[in-house]
Amino acid sequence: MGQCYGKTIPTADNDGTTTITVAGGGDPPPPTPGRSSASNGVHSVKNTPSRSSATSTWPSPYPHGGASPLPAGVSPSPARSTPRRFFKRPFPPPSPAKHIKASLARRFGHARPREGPIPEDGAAAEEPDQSLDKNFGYNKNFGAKYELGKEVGRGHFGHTCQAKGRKGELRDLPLAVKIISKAKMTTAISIEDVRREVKILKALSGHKHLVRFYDACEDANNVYIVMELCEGGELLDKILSRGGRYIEEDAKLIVVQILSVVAFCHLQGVVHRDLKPENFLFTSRNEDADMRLIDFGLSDFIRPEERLNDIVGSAYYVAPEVLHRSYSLEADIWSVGVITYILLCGSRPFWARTESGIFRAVLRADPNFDDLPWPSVSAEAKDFVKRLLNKDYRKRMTAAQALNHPWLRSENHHIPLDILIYKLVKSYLHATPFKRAALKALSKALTEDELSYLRAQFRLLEPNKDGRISVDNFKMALVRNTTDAMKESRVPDILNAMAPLSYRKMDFDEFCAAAISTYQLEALEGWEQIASTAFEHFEREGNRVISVDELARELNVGPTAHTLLRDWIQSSNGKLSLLGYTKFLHGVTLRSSNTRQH
Ligand SMILES: Nc1ncnc2c1ncn2[C@@H]1O[C@H](COP(=O)(O)OP(=O)(O)OP(=O)(O)O)[C@@H](O)[C@H]1O
Ligand SMILES: [Ca+2]
Ligand SMILES: [Ca+2]
Repeated sequence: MGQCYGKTIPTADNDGTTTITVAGGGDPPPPTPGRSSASNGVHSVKNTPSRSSATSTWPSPYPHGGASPLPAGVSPSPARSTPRRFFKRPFPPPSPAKHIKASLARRFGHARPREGPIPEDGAAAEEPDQSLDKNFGYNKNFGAKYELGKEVGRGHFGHTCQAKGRKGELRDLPLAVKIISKAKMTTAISIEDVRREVKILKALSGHKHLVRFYDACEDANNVYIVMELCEGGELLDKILSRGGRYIEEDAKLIVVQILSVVAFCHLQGVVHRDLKPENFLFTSRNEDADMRLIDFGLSDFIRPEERLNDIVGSAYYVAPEVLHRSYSLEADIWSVGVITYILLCGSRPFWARTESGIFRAVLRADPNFDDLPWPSVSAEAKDFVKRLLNKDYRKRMTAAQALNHPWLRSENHHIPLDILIYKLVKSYLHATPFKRAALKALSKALTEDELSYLRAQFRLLEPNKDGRISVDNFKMALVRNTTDAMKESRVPDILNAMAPLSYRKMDFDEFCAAAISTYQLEALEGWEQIASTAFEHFEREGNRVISVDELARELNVGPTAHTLLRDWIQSSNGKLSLLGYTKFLHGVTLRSSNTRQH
């Protein structure tokens, strides 16, 4: 690696990496012009030579199914056979996958297509525009303030060099500077992407496990992101240097750090979208060095109720719902699940030779927990990973919940405030009295594990002397955690929808009923037991005679659902049966044509 200079550098595509065509099945894509790299409907996947050589020798455990599992718009690459996996091989090389950008989103001149159908052909990518304003408003005196040293890393969009401050507070401090070439910013979107990367990094800087941001500069050729230098290398290299995997106790220390920074990002309404071992760096070479999350190049602000639809990320780590183009914060949690799986066993949970094969595995295959070393891994660790790699994002744990999971629970780390609590309490406040009674019964059947998380969250809301909370407690808890990012992602908007709590207070018992997710509980091994215990409570305290019509109204479904609902009511007494109770808690998902017309 050479010396860094503050001038235009060769593009990543000229640095000896190969680009594989993964969608469209046609010719390879043209060189990617910038960070919004996918063009012409092709998602580009870069494969660095040093990391690619062994990939082809790594067979996949997932024989191809028949029909393509890929969502519309994600065309498979030419199929290749992927024979059985060998488990005893060393950990394979790093993800060759780079960013799988939905090129379609790009062509409209904005970064995120929020609504409307997504065109599926690959034509009409955004043309480079000579009149683009590449002025960011950052400091222009980079050379006077910093002295660049040798290159320490290189990515798809920029290269990173060591640097030293020449004056002021940063004088002689070891720094890292990510240099992003303006020549590669060929579209308004790619410029916006850089602006957002800086904005997010700046807003979130300060968390213990997030790389510290110092400055952003620019000149005619480049944008320079000045940050703390992490001298300990990437988590990926550490995994490799440890022979491919971590012992459980060490893995826990890594996963706690990852979850703590992810929980922080999520509370701020920022989804990282590129969590992988390459994007966690150690601050030093010391064995007990802390990790920092870097590379917010694909990150975005997300409002509490919003779903994103651009396909972004790295193939091995991408969540199923991202491939289905409707996702939120839970997509990051899936990636943490993939990282944890790798840490514990040294293999990737979803592997194939081709990117389409990986996507198929992500969408359909269950990760292997039978082969070595899994029999010697603790039951808690396995349960933990399974609860992150649930294909149904509603059933996945949040980062705050994961930190409270028995595998990780300890006195040593703090449980952060969970925005999921806000979302669930909001829904509870708008639910019908019958639904609330059903949830109250459910909350009576919770296990100690679930209660421990709820107690931690209730404590963070700092209940009043009478042990109760009101909307002000929710407000103050957000205020205590607020950064500029939260304003941008409009997280506090959720408080408006909690207005019913302005007029009354909630005790811990009611909070439990309000803050539980039936979906998450259904994913537990003990769900049937929980449901039947809850039903006993419901029979005593909430179950009442209900007609099919009334039940349909409760569920906001139309007459076509009546036949279905009839089976939920006991003929003996006209009340909900156990089946009806669990179904009612879950809510019915019927096609829109079945929903009641107002
Ligand atoms: N603060 C830092 N300290 C030390 N090295 C760093 C730092 N930031 C980045 N690097 C190195 O530079 C590499 C590229 O940085 P980064 O991942 O931000 O770039 P990118 O172009 O967005 O990459 P990608 O292709 O993964 O999107 C990192 O993988 C890492 O090795
Ligand atoms: Ca990176
Ligand atoms: Ca990046």
